[in-house]
Amino acid sequence: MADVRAGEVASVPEEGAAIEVEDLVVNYGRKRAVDGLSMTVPRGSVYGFLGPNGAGKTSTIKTLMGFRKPNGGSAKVLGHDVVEESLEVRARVGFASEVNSLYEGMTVSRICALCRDLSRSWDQDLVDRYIGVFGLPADARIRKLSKGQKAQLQLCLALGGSPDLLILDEPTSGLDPVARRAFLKVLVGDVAAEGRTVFFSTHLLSDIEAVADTVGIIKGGKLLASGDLDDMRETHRVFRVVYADTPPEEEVRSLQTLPDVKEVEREGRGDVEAVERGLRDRPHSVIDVDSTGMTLEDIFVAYVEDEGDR
Ligand SMILES: Nc1ncnc2c1ncn2[C@@H]1O[C@H](COP(=O)(O)OP(=O)(O)OP(=O)(O)O)[C@@H](O)[C@H]1O
Repeated sequence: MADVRAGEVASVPEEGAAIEVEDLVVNYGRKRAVDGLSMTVPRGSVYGFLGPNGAGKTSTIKTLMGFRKPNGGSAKVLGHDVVEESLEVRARVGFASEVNSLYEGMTVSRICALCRDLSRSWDQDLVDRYIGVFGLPADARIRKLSKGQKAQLQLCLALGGSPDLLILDEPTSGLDPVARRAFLKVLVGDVAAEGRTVFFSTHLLSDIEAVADTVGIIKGGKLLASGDLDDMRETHRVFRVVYADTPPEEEVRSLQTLPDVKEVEREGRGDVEAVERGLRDRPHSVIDVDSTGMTLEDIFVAYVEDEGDR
């Protein structure tokens, strides 16, 4: 994780997390979209906010950006309360979402000029560089751009204000594989390497695998798991138990009752060493126990799949 660049913006507390969410609740009428979500996004991380459709990702992000008031709990972005200091949050965060409205009649260069006029700390060289990287036509009207080009333009505009934190809602949605790779390369190659924090939502595991170093898995408005991606892979393991003789059915069933075993035959999570000890200590002549790390896809499915889905 990269260090925070101290002292760049005097009023921003440099200590603490980039995003801190506690018991967040967001309702739409009687529909609860975010249900007591607590989460910490470390500074300098590339945090992938992963969840299936309808999990509550956009509702969380809207609340972080101050577009929606929470019905419960609290959230701080760069040390600023998202309700009390929403203008400060919006001024300091680079934001892009799939539904961001751009002024369709403007040209690319005109909208850059407009954003520059509105920004406290616009970096035109950086914007020009990324417009070049993406090959965006400066004189083209926005309505003539493809969906992917609009997403790329949004990223350029989000970066233009030199934010310490980028919040991106489904940034690669609608991009073809080549455009997606170029987009992610910019994110991780330049943005994250400069020590900026990137928080992006996605339902694409491949995006997380490509760039994230930290992940949070959300479903039904609740955070099911979060942490360093490598640690997660390390602590979520598939165990293979080899018996000398075919064990009776009750032995297989009783494996399921071991602490922290999620599912026999497929996956376990929790205290890996305790699981391994428990497996070795079986009454039926175990001669070997080995384990392999789960893929992120396995972990994701294990968390989001309901019992009834199996
Ligand atoms: N304006 C709204 N009115 C009513 N319900 C809503 C509204 N916006 C979202 N919801 C509901 O809240 C839940 C969470 O939606 P949200 O858009 O936050 O999920 P998401 O994880 O971003 O989903 P997706 O990946 O499909 O964009 C869903 O059940 C959705 O139907």
